[in-house]
Amino acid sequence: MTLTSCDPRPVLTAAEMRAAEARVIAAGTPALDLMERAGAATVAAILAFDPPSSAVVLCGPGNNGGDGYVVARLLAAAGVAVRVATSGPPRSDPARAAAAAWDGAVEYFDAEPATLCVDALYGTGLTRALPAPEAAALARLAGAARTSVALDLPSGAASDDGALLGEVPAFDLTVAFGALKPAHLLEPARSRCGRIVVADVGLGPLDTSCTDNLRPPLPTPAADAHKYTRGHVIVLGGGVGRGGAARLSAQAALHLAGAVTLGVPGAAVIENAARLDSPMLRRVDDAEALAALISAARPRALVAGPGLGTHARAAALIDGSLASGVPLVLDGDAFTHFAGDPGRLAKAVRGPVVLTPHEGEFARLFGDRPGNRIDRARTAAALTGAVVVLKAADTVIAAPDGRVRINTHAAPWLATAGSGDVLAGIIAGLLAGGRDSFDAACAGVWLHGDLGVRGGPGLTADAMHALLPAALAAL
Ligand SMILES: NC(=O)C1=CN([C@@H]2O[C@H](COP(=O)(O)OP(=O)(O)OC[C@H]3O[C@@H](n4cnc5c(N)ncnc54)[C@H](O)[C@@H]3O)[C@@H](O)[C@H]2O)[C@@H](O)CC1
Ligand SMILES: Nc1ncnc2c1ncn2[C@@H]1O[C@H](COP(=O)(O)OP(=O)(O)O)[C@@H](O)[C@H]1O
Ligand SMILES: [K+]
Repeated sequence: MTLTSCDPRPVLTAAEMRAAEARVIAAGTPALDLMERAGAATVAAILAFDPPSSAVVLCGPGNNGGDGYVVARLLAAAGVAVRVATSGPPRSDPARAAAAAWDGAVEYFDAEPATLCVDALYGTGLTRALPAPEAAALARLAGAARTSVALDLPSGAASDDGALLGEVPAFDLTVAFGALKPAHLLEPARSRCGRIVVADVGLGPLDTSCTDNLRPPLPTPAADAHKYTRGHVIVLGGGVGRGGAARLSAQAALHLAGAVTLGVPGAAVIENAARLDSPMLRRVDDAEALAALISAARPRALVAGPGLGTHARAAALIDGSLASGVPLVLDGDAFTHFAGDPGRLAKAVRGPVVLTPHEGEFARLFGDRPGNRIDRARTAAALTGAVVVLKAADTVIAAPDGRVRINTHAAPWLATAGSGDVLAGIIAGLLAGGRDSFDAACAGVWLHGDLGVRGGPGLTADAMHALLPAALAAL
């Protein structure tokens, strides 16, 4: 597959990177050529970002260090005063060859600072925290430089899960070789990368089952659309005084679907009638009332969970929603209903289902699972047959067939009460427009993130839905 600038970018684990590299080497490209390409791309990125007058390049023992020797040589050839610092000689053949081609001096980690600090200590091969003298030298030289650049990854960041194995400076620029790694998108490592440039080193076609999450296309209604062909969403709300969450979902869904009905218990009809204009309101006391409403309104998406409660009515409506086979977003209290029993949820899944748990809700439903956020979301999707949106600053969206998208288009202003209810409504609105569940979840997470970027400081969940028309118009 040929990637264009609009295609999602593959995200590869360290093992997948090694396999891709081994394939290219087996097909006849020497490892040193890959290193030369990585070095050349890095120097181009550095000169475009902030041309330095002097540079100190910290080189580690592996191929990341080898890349560093190439960068040192090419920067010097570009007229930069370059020094190399290392704690020992390179240990791999291509790194030894790269080091042999560097004809300048090699210092120890007590080197003087320079305008540019290049971190070529460790990349995907890092297995444990940096030795203390190396970590201290990196912190000192990166801190003193005008610009700090990490080759492939900030040294100390774990490639596959974005954990920090020790103190890691915040870099200005990270040049990722061949493909993004999870650490470029997952916190806390992502925040240490600065600007990220992906350098093509000629690895050929890459596995795209895990990619970053891209801006979706605008969901445009047909010219002859009417409100029901645009799709009808039913949001199930809870009891008196608990209706805010469902109203937030309903209002968000209405910016994407043609019609939205909020289904509430009899006691909460008056409260909700006083708070709603465009969304319709129906009394839904039990599973029979829900089945009747579904058969009359023929909705193309349901939302169950936000503010629904944990009593018998909530349980009946969650089970009834799943049994209907109508595309469904489950959030909030729905995870309490299935707490610790994902197998029961898996058995109940009939149609397209999107689960939108944050970490706490994920643990409530699936228990304590091993692996990073990508692994856990993927396992949960495979286990339940539902699309899983594991929410955070670095939301991971996983499909039952193993596809994963990692979203970084967001802002911390989204961390506000009710924000997740808005997300559930957006995804339901996109489902009602006819997207499949994975596509709706990915597009919904991107759009929701865009509301955080647009809304900025002081954003509240009830202000979010009003930002949707501008976010949609900009797609
Ligand atoms: N995969 C690819 O296609 C390419 C990879 N390249 C580079 O190769 C790198 C991976 O190279 P390597 O696999 O040699 O890995 P690294 O260079 O990241 O480090 C591996 C070496 O460091 C040692 N090590 C690991 N953690 C340590 C610690 N905490 N303290 C002390 N020593 C430690 C290991 O025993 C090994 O000797 C990538 O990050 C990238 O920079 C590039 O050369 C170009 C293409
Ligand atoms: N620091 C952050 N940066 C970006 N997005 C965030 C951050 N914190 C939370 N979010 C997003 O905000 C939403 C919060 O949802 P949730 O925790 O369910 O809130 P609530 O239950 O109050 O509705 C999620 O979509 C999450 O991805
Ligand atoms: K590095």
